[in-house]
Amino acid sequence: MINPRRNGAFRSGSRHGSLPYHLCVSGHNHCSAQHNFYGKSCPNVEAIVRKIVQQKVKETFVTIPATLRLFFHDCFVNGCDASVMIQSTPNNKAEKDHPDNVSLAGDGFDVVIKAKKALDAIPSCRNKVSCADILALATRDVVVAAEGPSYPVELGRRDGLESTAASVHGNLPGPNDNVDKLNKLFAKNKLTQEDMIALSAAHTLGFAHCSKVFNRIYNFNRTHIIDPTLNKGYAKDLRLACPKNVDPRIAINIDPITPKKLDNIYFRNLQQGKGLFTSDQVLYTNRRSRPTVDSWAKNSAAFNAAFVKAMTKLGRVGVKTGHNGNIRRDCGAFN
Ligand code: HEM
Ligand SMILES: [Ca+2]
Ligand SMILES: [Ca+2]
Repeated sequence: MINPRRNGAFRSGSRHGSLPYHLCVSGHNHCSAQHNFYGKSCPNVEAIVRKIVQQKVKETFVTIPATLRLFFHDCFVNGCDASVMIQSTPNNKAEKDHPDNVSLAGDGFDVVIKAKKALDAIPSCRNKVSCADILALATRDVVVAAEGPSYPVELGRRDGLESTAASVHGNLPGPNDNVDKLNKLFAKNKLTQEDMIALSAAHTLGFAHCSKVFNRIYNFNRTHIIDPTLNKGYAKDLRLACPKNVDPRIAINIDPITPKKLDNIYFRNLQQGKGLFTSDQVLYTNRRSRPTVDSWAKNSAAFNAAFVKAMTKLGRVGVKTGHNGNIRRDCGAFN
């Protein structure tokens, strides 16, 4: 028998023989440990996290995109282990201070810290739930708050024991990446092109700083001032919202049509040349990814299913169990 507390529910292989965890399907018996990981120690963990998320979302919408992006940036650097939440110290420049992470909005960190505090106020839950699992649960809850699909969250991640700014380098995609580059980066994390396209639809929500799109609207290349794959009217709107000398703190909606809803409008935008980043628009201009964009643009149920599948796989990236991790007392500092 395995001791789930020690080995973690994510251990590949199990007493069910050689069945690897990634074959785990919600509702099947062999999954009960994963979805019920805190069943004995903290049975109400899901309800408590959900309540804190809902309160915080009511206070500020930014909680939604901030948490979703935080989860992505956590999982792609050292796995889903809350390494992104560690604060820098005089001896260690942590992940969150790498240039690719400095625009992570504080509300994502804050909602995890608040949920952790609420959990720690319950004696049986105190220091039992990892920050990585809290972030995974909060992410599902913000997806639901944005009217996206709900899904069961696998649990049992342990918190990472290191976080360095240097380790971020090369692991997160950039707004000017092409499909090949994106595929490579996602493949490193066992995610397919379909997963990559589904997860990119996170850009159906949230904000971006003007500096991230200046190249597309002011100095694209030698023959075009404006990126020709940009919709003409949308390019005009972007130039108005992002004048050359704009305050660098100004942020614009990534999805110009339904910025507060997690929906497949993202793909319809791409069909019309309204993808904000090059990395969004290339999913439509590249003939290998376009069929997927077209199919999800017209079928929101198919997109939802792909999004849930991809989020579940994202949540499995580099998961730590046993002595590879621990349960942090403070999500922002090592024990
Ligand atoms: C596919 C490659 C991706 C690239 C190149 C990319 C790049 C970016 C950039 C440049 C921003 C704007 C940051 C700023 O200016 O403040 C952003 C925002 C955002 N990204 Fe991505 N991203 C990618 C994939 C993802 C994925 C997979 C997710 C989540 C599953 C995600 C979630 C978000 C969210 C929600 C925001 C808005 C954040 C906010 O409003 O605070 N992104 N992304
Ligand atoms: Ca991490
Ligand atoms: Ca949307």
